[in-house]
Amino acid sequence: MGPILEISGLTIKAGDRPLVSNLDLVIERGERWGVIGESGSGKSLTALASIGLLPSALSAHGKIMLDGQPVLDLPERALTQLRGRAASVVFQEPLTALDPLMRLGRQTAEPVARRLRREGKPADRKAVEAEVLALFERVALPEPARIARAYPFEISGGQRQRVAIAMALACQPQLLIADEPTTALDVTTQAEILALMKDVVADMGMALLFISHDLAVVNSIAEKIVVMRNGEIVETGAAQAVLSRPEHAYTTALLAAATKFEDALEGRP
Ligand SMILES: Nc1ncnc2c1ncn2[C@@H]1O[C@H](COP(=O)(O)OP(=O)(O)OP(=O)(O)O)[C@@H](O)[C@H]1O
Repeated sequence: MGPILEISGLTIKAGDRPLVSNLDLVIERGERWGVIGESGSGKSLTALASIGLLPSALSAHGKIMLDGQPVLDLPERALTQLRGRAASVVFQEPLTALDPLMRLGRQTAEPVARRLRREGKPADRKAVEAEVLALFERVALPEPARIARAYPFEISGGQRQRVAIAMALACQPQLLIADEPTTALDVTTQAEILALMKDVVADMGMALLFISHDLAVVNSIAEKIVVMRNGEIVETGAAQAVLSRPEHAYTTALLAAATKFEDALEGRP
């Protein structure tokens, strides 16, 4: 089997204006990748394009193979099916993934039932409910049965992100894309969610594409790193190597800014 994601020569444009230029990236199965870069550098657009979710106002050229399928050439129906088994996304704000008017158990049941049917397994109410509760337990939600009956507004932000992760895992994707999934959370919850994601991804043998503007966060979860700036990759390689011996001045500047920020937090001069 080839890589789970293979992007070559990807260019994304708004009219004539390039937002991402000639980008290449290969993610092998089971690899954990981090994408860093300042706001507007094209991280989210690259991730959205990878799963065929680019806003229709934008155009994409080049080649994107997701689980061996050409994302840019597939009709919508085939794309939906491909996404269902190949990739899921967790966004920064869990409320975007959650229906405010539906109990959390019921909304998680939908992707669970789809996967059970796809695998030819029984998808009756009892089987689906058992899977939903097992997923809620897997993401360390307290009292899974109570949370399953709750609405999104009745639980905390951290718990909502755990539910969003459970929903993303429901279809057992081979690639999990996380776009700033901890940015909206307090530092303690952020650390817990990062540890959970790292654990789940390793446990289920999934690949990860983790987007963040925060170097420390990316360093804690990724084994390989892409540094983006103005829609281009400026540097890529093993996380350790890129962060300890950056080759590009932009990466050095990101590192210096991160260190300064940490010093300021800890009251160092
Ligand atoms: N629908 C759109 N139409 C026009 N331009 C867009 C659209 N979506 C994004 N852009 C522009 O594309 C560029 C890259 O955006 P993208 O969201 O990928 O950046 P990012 O690195 O993920 O930044 P952030 O961390 O702020 O999300 C930005 O300049 C943004 O303004």
